[in-house]
Amino acid sequence: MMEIKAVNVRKQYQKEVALDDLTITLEGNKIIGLLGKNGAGKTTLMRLLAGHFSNSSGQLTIDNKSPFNNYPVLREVCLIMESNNFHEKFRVKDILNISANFYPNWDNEYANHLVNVFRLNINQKAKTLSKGMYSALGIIVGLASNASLTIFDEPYIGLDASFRSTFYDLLLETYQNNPRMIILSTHLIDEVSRLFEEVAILHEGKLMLHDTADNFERKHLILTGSKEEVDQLTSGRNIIHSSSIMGQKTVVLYNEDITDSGNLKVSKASLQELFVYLTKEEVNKNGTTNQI
Ligand SMILES: Nc1ncnc2c1ncn2[C@@H]1O[C@H](COP(=O)(O)OP(=O)(O)OP(=O)(O)O)[C@@H](O)[C@H]1O
Repeated sequence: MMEIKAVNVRKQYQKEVALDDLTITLEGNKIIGLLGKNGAGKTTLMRLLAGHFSNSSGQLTIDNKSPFNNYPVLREVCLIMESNNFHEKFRVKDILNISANFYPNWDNEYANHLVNVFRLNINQKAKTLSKGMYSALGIIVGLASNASLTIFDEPYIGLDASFRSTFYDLLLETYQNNPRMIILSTHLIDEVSRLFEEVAILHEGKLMLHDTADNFERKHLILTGSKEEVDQLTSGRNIIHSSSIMGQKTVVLYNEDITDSGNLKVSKASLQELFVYLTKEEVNKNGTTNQI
């Protein structure tokens, strides 16, 4: 069973610290959502897993082995990014052949089927593909690779809503036929949250929250009401977001039980809304931002 273990992982590019002391364990065959605002460090983590470069410090292992410069491990990892996946001069059929030779569990029949689903011309060169077609090619390689760790980093740039929906259906289908660990990084949380069994949120290079999708749904509460009442009920609690508009205060609590909410309105958020609450920086009147 797949196990990814990151312990105090740091990745620094020249001056930029992309991952800062990241500790997380991901295990088992499941579809995992990797979320975070722009620049949170998601792509960096995924590229470390795919062996594109090594971490600056800490330990990162896949099944107890470091992926960097480790060919046998990397044949089990397929990372599809939003761009730069393939050499521009290659034709679609060459890219499929190269992939077939690289990934030991490659499913050729499925790849051919997917080429038809996304209506690709196998003789076309990668550089002449439209943005959506280029994304489709990445998706085909990711799905047909059957790699024990399949990672998609926003793989649908340029794909229209209908093909994106096809991608989500195919992802579930391939997962059911061939259970493996699939990590999907996305900003279109509403579109895909139903696929996630587990969700990890990165923020400024660190792990902010990691839990099952069910727990994300279950463990949070949104309380709205007068400032005094909200403050009274929530003081000392685990507040993940707080905002006030015209005397009304809204507070989002995580992992807290409130038995008597008095006059407060109690509600729930979607994963996307919860994500926004978790990562939003309130803009102060003086123009600076602060994380609540
Ligand atoms: N090759 C690179 N060279 C220098 N800095 C980089 C490089 N790649 C990423 N960074 C920086 O590292 C930080 C994390 O970037 P990363 O691409 O991992 O974030 P991300 O969560 O994937 O963001 P997005 O959602 O915008 O894709 C950013 O500040 C980014 O500018």
